[in-house]
This record gives sequence, structure tokens and C-alpha cells, in this order.
Amino acid sequence: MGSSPTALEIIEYEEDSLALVHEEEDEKIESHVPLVSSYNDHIRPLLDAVDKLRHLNVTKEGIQLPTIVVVGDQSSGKSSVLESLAGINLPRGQGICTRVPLVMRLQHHPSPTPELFLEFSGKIVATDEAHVADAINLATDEIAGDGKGISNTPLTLVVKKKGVPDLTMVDLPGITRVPVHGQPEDIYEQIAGIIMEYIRPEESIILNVLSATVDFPTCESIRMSQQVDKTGERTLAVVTKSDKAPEGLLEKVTADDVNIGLGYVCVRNRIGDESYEEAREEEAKLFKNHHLLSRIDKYMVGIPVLAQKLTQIQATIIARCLPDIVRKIDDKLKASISDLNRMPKTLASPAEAMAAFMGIVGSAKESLRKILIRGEFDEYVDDYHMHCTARLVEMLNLYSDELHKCSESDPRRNFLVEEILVLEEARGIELPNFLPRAAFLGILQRKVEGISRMPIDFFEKVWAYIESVVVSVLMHHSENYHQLQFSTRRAGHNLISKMKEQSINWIAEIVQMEKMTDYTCSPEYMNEWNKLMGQLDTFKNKILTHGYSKAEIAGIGEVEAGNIREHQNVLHQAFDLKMKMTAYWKIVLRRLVDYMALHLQFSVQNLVNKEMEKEIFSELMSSHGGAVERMLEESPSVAAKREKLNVSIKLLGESKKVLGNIMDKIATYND
Ligand SMILES: Nc1nc2c(ncn2[C@@H]2O[C@H](COP(=O)(O)OP(=O)(O)OP(=O)(O)O)[C@@H](O)[C@H]2O)c(=O)[nH]1
Repeated sequence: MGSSPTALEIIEYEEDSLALVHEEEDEKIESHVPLVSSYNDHIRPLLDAVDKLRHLNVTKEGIQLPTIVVVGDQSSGKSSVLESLAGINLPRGQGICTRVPLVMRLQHHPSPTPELFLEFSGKIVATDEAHVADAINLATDEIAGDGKGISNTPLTLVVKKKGVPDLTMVDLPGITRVPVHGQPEDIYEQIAGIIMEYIRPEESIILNVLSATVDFPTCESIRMSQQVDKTGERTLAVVTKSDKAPEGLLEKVTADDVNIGLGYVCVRNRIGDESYEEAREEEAKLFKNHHLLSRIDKYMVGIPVLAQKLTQIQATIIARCLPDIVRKIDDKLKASISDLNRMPKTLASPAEAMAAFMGIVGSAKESLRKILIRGEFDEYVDDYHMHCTARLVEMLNLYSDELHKCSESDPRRNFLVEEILVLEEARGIELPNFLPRAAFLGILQRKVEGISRMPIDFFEKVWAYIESVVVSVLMHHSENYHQLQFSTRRAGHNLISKMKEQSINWIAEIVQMEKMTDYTCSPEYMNEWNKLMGQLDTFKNKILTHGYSKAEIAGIGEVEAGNIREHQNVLHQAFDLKMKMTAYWKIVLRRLVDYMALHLQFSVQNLVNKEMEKEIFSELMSSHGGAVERMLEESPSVAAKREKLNVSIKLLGESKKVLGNIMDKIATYND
């Protein structure tokens, strides 16, 4: 087989005529089609670079390479097409043969002795034409097991042979809907997953292998390629088994029902024990002599035409994609290096650990100062939960609203009823026009008691919020030291529960004070009381003289008269008591809101500037003394991230080296 003409030799022979490939096709494949002779000089180094990148597995870093991906339904003839292009025997047959992605690198080399080897699992296994099929089967078994299972770990076959076209293609397992020969139940999903992974990138050219014996629109491979390449601009169709179904083939490829942008090439592969040369001769005869097949355009038939088209397409996509790949590798390398530099230093001594710890506390304090005190949210622009000054004032306003809207704060409710009752009960043997202070204090105490839960609930809510913020900031700043996180989280919880307890004790005292003493120096109290009392005569007139059941009191609203008429003897005093309480209650509520605001601000400042650091230190010291030393052990997630970044940097660095001088060559090619 070695001495006979291969695809490329045939191409070279027909070079001139093939250079005139359809104008229409030229536009799609780009106009500057390289001649095969000049191809090696210009594109070969670029192809070598891409192959080296593929070998380095740069796709792991999310960088897609220009690739010709061979897809087709099961037994459509994919392997046969590849072996026709390479002039070697690949595993062929019914059932599932290709079980792993097979990267085929065909390279023309001047020596008459072909060189073949397989690369997989970090190994290089030399083989020869006679044993390549067995070697592939053995390697496949090693990668995917010896059953019928499949794997997406690729196997690379390098074929260096005189005259083969310089082409790299990936052969993928054939698509099948129905599992056969003990294949796993989900074989379709598995294969479809691998195929999609390869054909989805815009950099991939899809070589869709279709058997002439089937209806193209029914092919699964067409359905799949159309999902990722609707217009077909990166799909080329190879129609195999032209010898088996020549009827209507011309019409099928001319009608193009399935949108193949890069065109069709009809071929006839090796059948049975035919040699490669016999197969090419038979193919040439078939398309020349068959009464139906000979009518198909000669630029659409035969393996040599396919080889020519593929090399042209490959050259075009490589030249188009490489500048982008160079840029992406550069960007990713820079990003990975800066990620690595931003990672915490590995700590070597307790002193370093202490310094790192101080740094964490310092930066957490600064973050908290910004969001809890200064209202600067640059570190949490989109996270509204962490815009603390705004959230705290929101909670304070809500608390104030609730206080003012609660039933205790509504002076219209049971108007004068409680006052009359209290006054009746406070009566003694004394002059009737003194307002007993005990009556006022009794009502005040009951009212204060009625709202006493509200400031406590407010503190519960506010401290729960502050706790979530403090813990989240502490966790964020200590994320690289998981041993520290446990202690800082506990310190955060302890600290907040102490602060909350202080707040609740403080407010309980305030509530107690409000119950015990009725005092204000505010002139507002007297003003308000005078205004309200000024309406007593009108009120009496309406209810007692005119018998109205309701009356409007400015500053209070419409009130019901109820059974006031029956208690005329205490009406004046009850009205006075009510108005004193109404005026004074406003002062009480204002104090309960203002004090809370001042206390909150004071506590938050204390927390951030003093208490937090103290608490974290004491927690660390009490946690068996070793929390800072334990920082010396790197957390598994940080160690893994560091390792991953180092691997990426090495890989991207090697890739960059591969592409070292390639930019000049791309420029030459694109010129
Ligand atoms: N007559 C004829 N038979 C062909 C042609 N191409 C392929 N075959 C036969 O079709 C069968 C399947 O071919 P393969 O190349 O193994 O198909 P495949 O798509 O690689 O198969 P899987 O990898 O199993 O999906 C084999 O028996 C081939 O000999 C052709 O052009 N003409």
C-alpha cells in the first residue's frame, strides 16, 4: 500500500483543475485557496501549532480549537471515509466501532516508510498499517472498557505518511437511537453529549457523513448539526455508499433539503478486502462510468476532492481562529497569574499567621465601618441586604410607624371610658377638682406596658439583621482560612448575643422609667394640652346640650360620646386627663423612637470599633489556644484552587510558547 498513490498525490496531479472549484463554493470557503504545494510552507506550521495545543489539552481551559469533527449515524461510513483519506485500515463494521473520540492527525512526510502511533493516557504506542486497527481497538478497550460502553477521553492516532493530506480530524462515535449488542440503555444520550461538546463551538467544522442509502432529513447527525449550525455554514456533507444507492443521488445532493452550506462530496469507500488503491480506482471508475453517478459534478465526487476541500477549509479556519486563540491564551494566562497573586500567601510561621489574622480582622472592621456606619457600599454594590445604613433606617421607620399606629396610640378608642373609670376609682375624701396624679400614672403605666414588647421586638429584629451582616463579612474576609472561620463565626454569634442582651436590658430600663415618671421639659406638651383643652366647651356643648352622639376634636379626630352623659360630674376631669395623656403620649413615643436610634448607632459603633476585635481575640485565645497556628494549614479548597491555577498557568504558558512566533506566519498567510 505504501508505494501506491495516495489522496494527496492524486490531488497534486489534479491540482490545476481542482483549483477551479465552484465560484460559489469558493466564496463560502474564502477566496484565497492555498495551492497544495504552498500549503505546506504556510499552513503546516499553523496546523502543527494547533495540534500541539490540542495535545496540551488547552480546551480544558475553555479555549476552543479549530477542528474538523466527523459525525454520522452509526455505520454511516465515518471510519471508512477517514481510512480512505489516510490510506490505512481502521476498525470498520456493523455495530458500534468508534467508542471514543479518535483524533486523527494525518501528516505528509517525505520518507517512503509510514510512521504510525497512538497517543492516549499519557502514553505513545507505535504501530503500523497492518496492526493499526487492532491497536485502536486495544487502546479503545483501555480507555472505555472492553464492553460496548463509550467514553469522551480522546485517543490520538498520528499517521505520518508520504502524500497524505495534512489534516487533523476527530472521529466521533456514531449516533444510534436503539442500543444494540449490550450497549448501555442511555447510549443515545451519552453519544449525543460527546457529539454536542465537539460540534457546538463556532471553531468546529462539521463533516457530516451521510449514507446514500438513507433519506438525509431522517439522519440523527443532520438533526444534531442543525441544532448548532442552523444555516449550515460550517457543515460539509460526505455521502458514502454511492455505489449502493446511485438512483436519485444527484437529485438528493442538488436539492439540498438539509441545508449543507459547505457542499456535498459523494464517495465510494473501500469494500470488503479491497486494497486502498483498488478502492480509489473503483471509485474513479464508478463516478466516471455509471450512467447516473457520472452526471454528478466532478467537483462533488471522490476522496481526492474531499481531501482537497478539507485542506482548504482547514487552512481557512485555522488562519481565521488562531489570532483569537493567541489573544484568549494571553488573556487567560494574565487572569490566572493575577488570580494566583491575589490568593493568600501560604503561611510559614505563627508570626505570619498572626499577621494574616490581624489583616483579616482589620479588613473586616473596615468593611463593616463602611456598610454599617458610613454608608459606603462599593464592596457590595448589587447586594442590597448589605446596604446596612439604609436597611437600619428602614427598620427604624417601620418600628416608629407601628408604634404610632398601634391601638394604645389611638386617643379615639373608648374615648374617656378608661379616664372616667380610673377617676371614679381614685375618688377619696377630698376636694373634687384636684386631678389625682395616681389616675394619670395608672393609665400611663398600662399604656406603656401595652407597647413594651414593641421595642424589644425591634431589637430582636435589628440584631438578627446585624448578626447576618457581621457574620457574612467575617466569613468573606476569612474565607481562605477555614480553621479561622469556625472561631470567627462563633465570636460573631457571641458578640451579637451580648450586644442584643445589652440593648434589651437598656430598653427594659427605659420602659420602666417611662412607667414610673411623667416628665418632660418640652414646651410642646403644654402647647398641645392647651390646644386640646380649648375644645372642651364646644365638646360639652355638642354632647351634653345638643345631644350629639359624636364630636370632632381637632388633633384627635371624631370621637364617640358613649355614656359620657351619665358621668357629667367627672367629665371635666376625664377630658383633662385624656388631653394630658394625649399630649404626653406623643412625647413618650418620640422618646422611644429617638432613644432607640441613638442607642442603635452607639451600639453599632461600639461593636465595630471596640467589641468585635476584643471578642474575636478572646474567642481565639480560648479555643484551645491554637486557632492562629491552625491557620498554617491551608484549607483543602484553597489548596485545590492554588493547584488548579498553577496547572492552568503551566498549560497556558506552554501554549503561549507553542504560539511564540506563529503570529507572523498567520499574518503572512492572511496576506
Ligand atoms: N458499499 C459500500 N460500503 C461502505 C461504504 N462506506 C462504508 N461502507 C461499509 O459500511 C459499513 C460501516 O462503515 P464504517 O466505516 O464502519 O462506519 P462508521 O460510521 O465508522 O461506523 P461506527 O463507527 O460504528 O458508527 C462497513 O461495513 C463498511 O464497509 C461505501 O462507500 N460503499
